[in-house]
Order: sequence, then structure tokens, then C-alpha cells
Amino acid sequence: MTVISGEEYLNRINQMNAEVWIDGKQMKGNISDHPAFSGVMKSQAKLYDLQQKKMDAMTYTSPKTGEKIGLSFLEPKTKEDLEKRRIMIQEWARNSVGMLGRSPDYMNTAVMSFAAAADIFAVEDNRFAENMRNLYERAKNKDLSFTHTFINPQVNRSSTYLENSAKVISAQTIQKNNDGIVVEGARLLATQGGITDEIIVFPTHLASVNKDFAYAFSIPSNTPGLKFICRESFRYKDSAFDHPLGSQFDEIDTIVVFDHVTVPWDRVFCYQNPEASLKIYSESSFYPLIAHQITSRRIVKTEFILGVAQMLVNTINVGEYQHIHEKITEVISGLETLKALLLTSEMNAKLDKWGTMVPDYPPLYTAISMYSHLYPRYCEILQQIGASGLVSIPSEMDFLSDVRSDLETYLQAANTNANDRVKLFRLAWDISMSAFGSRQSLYERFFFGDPVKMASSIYQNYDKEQSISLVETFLKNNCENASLFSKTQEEDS
Ligand SMILES: Cc1cc2nc3c(=O)[nH]c(=O)nc-3n(C[C@H](O)[C@H](O)[C@H](O)COP(=O)(O)OP(=O)(O)OC[C@H]3O[C@@H](n4cnc5c(N)ncnc54)[C@H](O)[C@@H]3O)c2cc1C
Repeated sequence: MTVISGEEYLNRINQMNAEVWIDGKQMKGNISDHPAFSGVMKSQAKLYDLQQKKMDAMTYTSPKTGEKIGLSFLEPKTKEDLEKRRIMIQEWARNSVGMLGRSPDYMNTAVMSFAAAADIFAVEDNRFAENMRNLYERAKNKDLSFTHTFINPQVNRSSTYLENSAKVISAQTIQKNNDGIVVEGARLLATQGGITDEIIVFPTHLASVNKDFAYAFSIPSNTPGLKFICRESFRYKDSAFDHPLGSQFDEIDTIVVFDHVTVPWDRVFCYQNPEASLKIYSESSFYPLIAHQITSRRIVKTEFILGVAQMLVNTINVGEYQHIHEKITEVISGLETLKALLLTSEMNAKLDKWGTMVPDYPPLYTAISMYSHLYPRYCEILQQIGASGLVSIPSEMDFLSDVRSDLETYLQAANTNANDRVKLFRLAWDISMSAFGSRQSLYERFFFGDPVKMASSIYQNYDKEQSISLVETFLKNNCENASLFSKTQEEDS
């Protein structure tokens, strides 16, 4: 099989009939017809179609089968491979203007990076490493889509808390039998849960303190006992005029419940193995490779934000004010910094011990850490430039009603008519103020982990020795001069 079409993706997910709960009801029928999912699934389908349309730029030929495979599955072996991956990722990102955080390339990259380091799973049982490699082969050849969950429910985040309740809360293994391992409990937070072929479940930090949390696996989204409980949909309307982003890109976040789920042995990558659970993050190149995907997408998103901000400025003619220049320059500086960091990571890429060409991580974790602050600031800048224009946003229906002529007169702008002005301001509102927009801010702050912990980890791991030695040399030289100076003073007195 080669790369799939959008229609194949839709049919496959519809046929799965995964257990998805939304607004108090269990989904019945085609999930892609449901208003909460139709927008995002259509957008995702367009990505698959694009892959088929632009085979040269978006696929590579499998050396094993001769089939065309999506480039986001490509394990980079050279710096050129990294560049090809970036170009492909950004092509997809342009289709969602960077708003689809979980376009398939995100998890395809994760699967590729875990499979490249699959030997980590072979510690006790060689089958587990094989299972990981088989998942990669299956995913590549069938162009599978994935959601994932890497964290436990937010019950008590105190550093001294250890779960000890009568009923299991955080998903753990409660039994093993001839068929596989049995998992009970919940996990957070599977974005796109229920609308992908499979879910990947990887160890949380609790794996180091309790073996029952030291597991990893991937199962089909319709595995019996597996439930996805959705948040409220932010796709409030179908209208692309009223909700230009929310109507197309609301990915839906889900709580994942495992109600005595049996994970077959051939789907297990790790079981009761704290050592492998830690190593899969510390010894694979998952972090740098996924950070390369994330930063590539965020560059496109930032280009889009810059365009929207400058169009607001042009529309209401506020380009003469210095604070406006400063704010737009803030966006430009962020954009240029991200681009420079991404390219630096590619230039300084090296082969890891698994033979994968890995982008240099420090520029990428810098980019990731910065963006959790930059993105909310960009939303603030849009609010500061747009001001009341961000709430002077009548709907499409208003423009089709008797008040149209009022709107045309009173909502015209210096450089455009009322209709185009409202279209643009609605877009700025959907980025910076709507439920969809606020969720995007939260997403960019947190989806790759707590930014506070990330900063702490950068602090602890960054090699600061060169800087310290620079200061020590300066102080030494300076003190030698200083002692000469004090000697002269002594002589004078
Ligand atoms: C929109 C969105 C989509 C997401 N999608 C996914 C997904 O698809 N798959 C997935 O696995 N995860 C996903 N996540 C979850 C993401 O990984 C977590 O939000 C992130 O790891 C932070 O964990 P938490 O939300 O439980 O916050 P918590 O850990 O509960 O933090 C809450 C607060 O406590 C502070 N805090 C907690 N512990 C410490 C500590 N040790 N030191 C200092 N401060 C601390 C934090 O800084 C924060 O201010 C998503 C998150 C969001 C917001």
C-alpha cells in the first residue's frame, strides 16, 4: 500500500467506530459527519490528499517495497534528509497555517524516532523491540495516524504524592495473561483521541517508582474497553467567515479511559521495566527529532501571525506609531530567531548511536522553551493592535441581513471595505480571543511539557563551563591589574 488519500483516511476512521463520548452522548455513526469532528477531519484529509498530489516533495520510495511512503516517516540518515523533512513538514503546516498541532507528521516523527532506538526495549524481552519495529513498518506502509498519551490525571501534583486509592486512577497494568497485559485507569490528554487509527501510550514519570506504571504500547483506537471522553467542541459554527480557524482546525482533546483493556503481547513495547521506561526518553533521539518537527511548524504559524498583525495595522492605518513598529518587530524577531535556531540545529546535526542523523538539540530546546512565552505574547500583541475592532465583528448572517448597509458604512476601514475588514478581524479574534484561540495559547504553552520544568531541565543540563571559564579568566587578569593598581596607591601614600 502507498500513501493514502483523504477519503481513505476518513473511511478508515469512520469504520473503526471507536468509543468516543462527547457532550454526554456516545458517538454513533460516521464520526467525520459529527459537527465537532467534521472540520478537523476534513482538514486532516486534505493533508493526505496533498501528500498524494505532491509525491516528489512529500514522499520517499521504500527501499524494501518500492512503495511511496510519507516523508514524515523517513528516518534521517543525512543532513539533506533533515532538510527534506523540514520542507515537507512546512508544506503541511501551511495548509493549517500551523494551527494543527497534531497533523500526522507529529506522531509519525515520534514513531520513527522510537523505532530507530527500539533496542532499548530489548532489555528483558527481544519481542518488545521487534514489536516497536513492526509498528513502524505497519505505520509507514499503511500511512497510519496516531494519537498519544504521556501523562497521568491531574489529581495531585505535589512532589510527595503517591497514588494510593482503592480504585485505580492513573492507568497501570493490573494483570498479565496469555493474551497480553491488562490496563486499568486513565491517562491525559489525547489530542485527536478517537479520530486516529491507533493510540500510543508511553511511560509517565511514575514508571521510576512503581513497576505497574512502567509500560508502553500502541493499540487500535477501537480496542474493547478503550474510551475517549472529549472536551466541549470549540467548533461553534460551520461558517468559515465567523470562525475561520475553529471551524476547520479544532482538534479536540480527550481523556483516555482504559476499562480493563487487554493489550495483546505483540503490541507491547515495555512491561514492568522502569529502566527501559526511562531510557526510551533519555537514550533515543525522540526529543530532538520531535522538536525539529515542532519548530518547523511553529515557524509557519509565526509567519501567519506576522501577516495578520501587519494586515490589522494596514487596515486601520496605525503604521505611523512607534509602539506599533516595536510590537511588529517583536514578532519578526521571534520568527527570525526560530528560523536561525532550526537551521543551526540542522547544520550541527550528528549521527546518534542508532545511526540516525539527529539535529542539534540545544538550539531546538531553546526554540521550544522560548515559544511557550512568545505565542501568548503574540496573541496579546494582536489584542493591543486590534483593540475594539476585535469585538466589532458581526457575523456572516448580519452581513446578509437588513443591517448590511449600516455595517458597510460604520465598519469600513481606512484601507478596505467592511466585509473584508470584519473577515480579517474575525481571524485575529479567532487567534487571540475565541475559545479556539485560547486553547491554542494553552497548547503552545504546555503540549510539549510544563515550560517551568523544561526551563529547569535546560538549566541543569546546559554546559555552562565555557562561560564560567571566560569569567574566571577575565577576573584573574583583572585582579592582576587591580593588584598593580593597589600597589601604586600604597606607594603614593
Ligand atoms: C491543549 C493541550 C493539548 C495536549 N495534548 C496532549 C497530547 O496529545 N498527549 C499528551 O500526552 N499530553 C498532551 N498534553 C498534556 C501536556 O503534556 C501537559 O499539559 C504538560 O505535560 C503539563 O502537565 P499538566 O498539564 O498535567 O500540568 P501540571 O503538571 O499539573 O502542572 C500544573 C501547574 O503546577 C506546576 N507544577 C507541577 N509540577 C511541578 C514541579 N514538579 N515543579 C514545578 N512546578 C510544577 C506547573 O508548572 C503548572 O503551573 C496537552 C496539553 C494541552 C494544554
